[in-house]
Amino acid sequence: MSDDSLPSPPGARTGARTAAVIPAAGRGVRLGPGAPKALRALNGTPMLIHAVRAMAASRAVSLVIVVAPPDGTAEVKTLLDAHALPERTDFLVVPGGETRQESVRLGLDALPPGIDIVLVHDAARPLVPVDTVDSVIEAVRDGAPAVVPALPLADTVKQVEQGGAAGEPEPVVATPDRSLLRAVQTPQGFDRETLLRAHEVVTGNVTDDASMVEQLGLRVVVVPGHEEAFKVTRPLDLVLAEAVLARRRLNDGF
Ligand SMILES: Nc1ccn([C@@H]2O[C@H](COP(=O)(O)OP(=O)(O)OP(=O)(O)O)[C@@H](O)[C@H]2O)c(=O)n1
Ligand SMILES: C[C@](O)(CO)[C@H](O)COP(=O)(O)O
Repeated sequence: MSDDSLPSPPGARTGARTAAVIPAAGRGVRLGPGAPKALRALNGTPMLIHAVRAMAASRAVSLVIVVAPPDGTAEVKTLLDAHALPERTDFLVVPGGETRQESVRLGLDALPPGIDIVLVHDAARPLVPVDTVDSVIEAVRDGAPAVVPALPLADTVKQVEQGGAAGEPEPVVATPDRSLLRAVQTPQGFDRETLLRAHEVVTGNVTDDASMVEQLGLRVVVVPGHEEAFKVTRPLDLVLAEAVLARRRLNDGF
């Protein structure tokens, strides 16, 4: 993390306290039938616990707020109690809502005073490395109101015309210059007031929190993401996640 004895850039938030909100209330429809996605196991440990550990691994994060499946709050509290987590970090559990956006807002409602920086991190990205978490926090500390980790695209992307008959091929209308595009991950980091205002003001469907800040007309910046911060969305992602964990065990000598 940043050394607080170094000169700070203008607008820097020195001594800022950071909380992480983890939306974990989704069903995981694309993963297929079973328990809510965040409660499914990776190497025998619920995905949510991996995600909580990933946030708590940052020494800058003093509070983690888990937004649980609405009928799973008690189960999530029991899980947090049952797994080893850093003692320096506090944990809260709140019930989630119908959409990711609503779940994040319910998590933000539970923020106590004294928190200046908020991370929003998908439970579905359980393997994000701590260096990525820290670089997002660092960029917010240095004065950016909103920060997203992102990677360049490996595929060429086509824009298509929608609205054709089901099953019909979709006409391509454009091929955007992929060097200008980024695939965005979490944790996304925010100055607290900025994120609260975005969630108050912006309505309508959005797929991430940074786009709400963009709609306020504020600056959102990108820092390098990480391949291991991928989102567990479809069954093949579980295979990849297990492989990443196996490689980590090997590297750690377990
Ligand atoms: N009502 C919702 C919907 C999603 N999420 C969370 O938002 C993150 C990203 O969502 P996604 O990967 O799309 O998860 P699901 O909504 O569970 O997946 P699906 O769309 O396949 O059902 C996940 O950690 C998920 O638990 C949430 O907290 N509340
Ligand atoms: C927030 C996010 O993970 C950034 O890539 C993504 O937008 C979540 O999308 P989902 O459709 O809710 O999985």
